[in-house]
Amino acid sequence: MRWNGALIAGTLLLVVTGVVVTIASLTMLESAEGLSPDVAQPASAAHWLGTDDFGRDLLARALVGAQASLLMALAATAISMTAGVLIGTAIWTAPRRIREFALRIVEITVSYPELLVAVVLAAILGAGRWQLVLAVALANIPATARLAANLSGAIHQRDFVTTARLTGVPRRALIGRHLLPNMAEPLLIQLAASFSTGLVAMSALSFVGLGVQTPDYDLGRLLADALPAIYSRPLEVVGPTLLILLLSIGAMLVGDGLAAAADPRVTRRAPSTPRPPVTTRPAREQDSSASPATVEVRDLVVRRADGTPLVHGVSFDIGRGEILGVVGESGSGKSLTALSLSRLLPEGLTAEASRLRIAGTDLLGRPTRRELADAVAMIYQDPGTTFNPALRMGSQLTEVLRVHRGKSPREAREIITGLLEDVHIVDPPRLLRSHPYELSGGMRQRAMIAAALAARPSLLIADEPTTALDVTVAAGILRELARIRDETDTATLFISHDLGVVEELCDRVLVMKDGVIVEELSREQLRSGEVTEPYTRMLLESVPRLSATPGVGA
Ligand SMILES: Nc1ncnc2c1ncn2[C@@H]1O[C@H](COP(=O)(O)OP(=O)(O)OP(=O)(O)O)[C@@H](O)[C@H]1O
Repeated sequence: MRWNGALIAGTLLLVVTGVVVTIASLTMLESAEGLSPDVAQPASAAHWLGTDDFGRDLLARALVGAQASLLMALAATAISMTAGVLIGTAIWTAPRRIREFALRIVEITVSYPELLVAVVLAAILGAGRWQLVLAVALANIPATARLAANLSGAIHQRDFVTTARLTGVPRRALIGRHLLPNMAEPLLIQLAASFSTGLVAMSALSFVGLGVQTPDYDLGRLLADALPAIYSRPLEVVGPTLLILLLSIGAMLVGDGLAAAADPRVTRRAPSTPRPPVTTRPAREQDSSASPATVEVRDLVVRRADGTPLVHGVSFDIGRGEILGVVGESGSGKSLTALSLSRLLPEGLTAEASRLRIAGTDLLGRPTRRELADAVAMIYQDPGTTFNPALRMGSQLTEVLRVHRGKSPREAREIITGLLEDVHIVDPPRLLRSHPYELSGGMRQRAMIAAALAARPSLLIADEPTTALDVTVAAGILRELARIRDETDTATLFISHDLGVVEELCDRVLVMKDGVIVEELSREQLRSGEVTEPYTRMLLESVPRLSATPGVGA
């Protein structure tokens, strides 16, 4: 973690104030609470802020009261953060109907101002320290729960969570490793805000008589006691007011500082991409036995919840070691077809088929997570979202080997190091030590391929794996996919908009339009332009070719 100005200032403010009020509550209790004959004294060297009508030192009372306020605000923050984060993350692991209902409830509760809710709760619970803590904590829970729910909802869509779900990472680990670390930054800001608003709310409630009651006191109670003498002894409000300000400003500065320090994107720069060596590794042993297709899809239909079909009964096979391209304009059903094979269709969509098999795994049955991980692995479009930014690459890349193969961390590292060398990463140990943001897009995509191959899947789905990369880096990734085809018997489903790339890489191509396969072509047919469908011809003609635009400037 890197220190920054706000973090240093906020920590100093909180630590110094915290230490001072703790020492004061240990050493100045007698002057704060004991009666003395020096009643209603003005400020002096002995009593810096003077004394009250009972001869008690006002500075000592402010400091001791601040400790009570500090502890109560900490307790309320701990309760509201724990409950809010638990509710917010649990919502996203609940079935859809329960989640929708819970989200609506959170939305409704959040629409009431926190202070108003705290006032009502304090009135219901009755006066007293713990009632006050509970009232403020409960009033803060909806805001934290909504934030946690929104954050986990967004993270749930990310590719690394999809990968973790595909590889069968248990729900608790999913929350602990993938959701919470990626919510840290906004949650830290929320924590600081909860503390700060909680402190102010408690002081306000005590001030109006709904919180701490005499003879107990906190900063709010002290302000209320000072009010009747505000004109004769104005200094009496100075201590409590200053301490409320110091503690709440300190908390906000710490929150901002932590958020800035936790955000890797503002503090690190990606190193340049190392050039891959030109040597290739020897081919892996191949199983040359004749066998049926690795992937068999018959009459696959994907529907919306209302029954509207989005993919209309497509059928195809992919042979061992074959790369099957799927092309078609946006919305033609390419991704939904692929997601049906990994059983990762978005919520609300359902798939039916008369046959859906990957290397002996029947996807129409109920394959276990492990069977699914053995059957299929995915490479996504955007290497920027493929990995969990909060974890080192080593921990993520070895996950499937540790979770599914029961490998020790050391064995898993050795295997993944070999696979990283296979995909031409020059310094695998360094990559394993890095965080994703320290790597270039090309390195992350190579690492993704290595991770996908770690499960030795029968089918590799590459959904536009080069779209987010520049041309030379993309060419390297395509060479890796061709090498996998040549050296292993993994079948590949390669989705792309780019017919030029498909023509180079794929053995066969399916052309999709409006959820239907309109044409199937061999690579040779595609190259020679031997197409029958006007739609395919249109796609071919829309491939930008420099030679087709004479006279157009760069
Ligand atoms: N979660 C969803 N709910 C409802 N409709 C969806 C959902 N996901 C996709 N669709 C619709 O299904 C159709 C096919 O989508 P799909 O993502 O498979 O297209 P695609 O060919 O992969 O497009 P792209 O190349 O843009 O990714 C589109 O009309 C899309 O709007």
